[in-house]
Amino acid sequence: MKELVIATQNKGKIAEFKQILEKKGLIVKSLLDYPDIPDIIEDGTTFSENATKKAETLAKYLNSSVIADDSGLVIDAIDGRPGVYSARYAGETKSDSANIEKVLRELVDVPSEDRTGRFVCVIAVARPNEQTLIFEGSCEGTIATEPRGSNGFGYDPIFYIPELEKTMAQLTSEEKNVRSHRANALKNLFANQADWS
Ligand SMILES: O=c1nc[nH]c2c1ncn2[C@H]1C[C@H](O)[C@@H](COP(=O)(O)OP(=O)(O)OP(=O)(O)O)O1
Ligand SMILES: [Mg+2]
Repeated sequence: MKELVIATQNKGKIAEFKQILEKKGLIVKSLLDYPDIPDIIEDGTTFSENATKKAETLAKYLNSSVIADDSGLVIDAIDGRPGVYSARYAGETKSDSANIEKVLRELVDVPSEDRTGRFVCVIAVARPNEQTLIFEGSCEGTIATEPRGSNGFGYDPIFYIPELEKTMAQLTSEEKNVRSHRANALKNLFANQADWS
């Protein structure tokens, strides 16, 4: 079985990468398996810059192929915020509940027809001495007025999928993994990287 290291410490992402990639015969490791690696500062202004930095930093450290995911919630009514600042939107503690509360406060007067947005995921594939490859996926939805559901992680409880009449946090992991921005970015990766499909 081929091992794949993902440059993430996010347990929600790790679970989803494992659910999807282990079906492809890959053993998934993450930064949680390499505790002595210093934190990678995400100072980019785009998801692609941050994903590239995370992947290239770890690929250099391990001298092996690495992927990274930089992702977030992009809300139209507040100029695309939180975007690349999704993780720390409400502060350095990276609290999902505080991030959700801050978004809901900002949207308090926004009517339902204007609460459109999307999750975006950019996956970077870094291999030593090779060009880093970028694959993007997104998932359209609207922002609920209150959190619902306890599955998933991050902003899932307020990300509403109209055609399912559920938030992302009300979906099973199987239902999420066929439509999420992360699943769509991986689909683009597999479509372009024959040796991983
Ligand atoms: O499927 C998702 N469902 C809900 N929320 C999500 C999802 N995907 C990303 N998000 C949110 C969580 C976090 O607030 C931010 C990611 O920030 P991001 O820097 O990419 O990840 P992170 O700092 O948690 O871990 P790491 O950088 O080690 O991958 O966007
Ligand atoms: Mg991060």
